[in-house]
Amino acid sequence: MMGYMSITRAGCAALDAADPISDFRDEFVLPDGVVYLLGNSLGALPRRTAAKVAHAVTAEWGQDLGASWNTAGWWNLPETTGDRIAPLIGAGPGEVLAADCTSMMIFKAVSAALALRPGRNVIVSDSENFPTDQYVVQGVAQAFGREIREIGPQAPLEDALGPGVAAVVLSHVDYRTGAVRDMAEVTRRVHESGALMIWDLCHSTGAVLVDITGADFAVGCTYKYLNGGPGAPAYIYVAPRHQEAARNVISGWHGHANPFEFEPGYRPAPGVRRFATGTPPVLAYAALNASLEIWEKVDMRAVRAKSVALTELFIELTDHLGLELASPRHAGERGSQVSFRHPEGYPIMRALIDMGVHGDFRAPDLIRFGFAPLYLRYVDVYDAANTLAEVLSKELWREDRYQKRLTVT
Ligand SMILES: Cc1ncc(COP(=O)(O)O)c(C=O)c1O
Ligand SMILES: Nc1c(O)cccc1C(=O)C[C@H](N)C(=O)O
Repeated sequence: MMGYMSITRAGCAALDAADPISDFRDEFVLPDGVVYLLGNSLGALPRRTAAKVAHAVTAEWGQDLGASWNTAGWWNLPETTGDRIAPLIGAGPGEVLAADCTSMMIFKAVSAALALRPGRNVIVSDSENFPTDQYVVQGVAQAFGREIREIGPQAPLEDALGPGVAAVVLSHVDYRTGAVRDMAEVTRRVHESGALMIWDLCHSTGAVLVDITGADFAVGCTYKYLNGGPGAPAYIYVAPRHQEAARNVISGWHGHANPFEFEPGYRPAPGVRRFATGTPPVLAYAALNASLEIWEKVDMRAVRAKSVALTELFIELTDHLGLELASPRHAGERGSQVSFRHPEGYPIMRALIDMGVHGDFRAPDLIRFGFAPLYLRYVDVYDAANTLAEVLSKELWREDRYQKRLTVT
């Protein structure tokens, strides 16, 4: 830590010049005048995506039509795309299936886990988790007559575990604060109690190092750090040891062992394919696979190292502004985001966005900044910190137009 006054824009430019992964920035479309610190919500558009999607539309759909299910590999997109995501979470081929949205995958994972632990009635859920995780767990509990035991700041994991617990659902990286859980240690404790562990990796994938081996199930989205585009398919990881016994309760024909026999009875496909349900959104996979071409060339250790450096720099540059840091100060406990609490967080974020620094606001009082190492530069961090300082020192957020809440915050 250098002290913010000794950090200069030229110094940040020098860091960019020495950055081993700086070239990846050229892969992305980034509007002029914008510092995009929202890659933890919707990742930037890769340059190659438009052409890849256009090819899927004009050549595959337009010319080859229905033959493309075979000739363009449309039928197998959930597995082929899953296999490309797998290395980013420490998984192997045949362990990840890309489909649906995260919420659907949480439903599939939790209900599969319940069936693997008959006689155990409780699902442990985090009261601070992203709401869709909680809502889906509530839906599963209602549908299958199970009980939810919530953990949160007041109730540590140990207190919640016990012989009645079938499954534990937690996020690896907290969406509000970016706090990272110790995946191996939590998984170990959950297994010791006889329950199964389901991780939500939405804020981890492409942001932090993940070694999912050991866990039972994991889910994640691909539209954040992986740049798959709005509505990009989510994914599910199913540990190889569960793949024969695990059942997909939304047992559609795309997960059938022999779908083109059109049998009246459901028989699950072998392996992770059984977690498919219905027709995949082929054009969305085209966009996701364009970005995964980029991710195939990425060394996640370099991404993590740069992510740590970017968030450290941002904290260093903003520490004197009087904001309350909501993210862990220790980089090892922090994902690729920095959040602050401020009672006027909403208008502050609106003013920032107006000035070209895009982050977001999470009720009741959090402003969040995501740092996507593939396309962010150190000078962007410097500029964003200066803009934040200006918004606060000139109290620009007081303008009336920043008070009105938009639908999506
Ligand atoms: C932790 C977490 N889980 C799930 C989701 C979203 O789920 P879905 O892809 O179903 O919208 C998000 C963000 O949108 C998230 O942050
Ligand atoms: N998935 C999103 C959406 O469908 C609309 C708006 C934002 C999102 C997000 O990804 C939000 C994000 N998961 C969060 O951490 O708040």
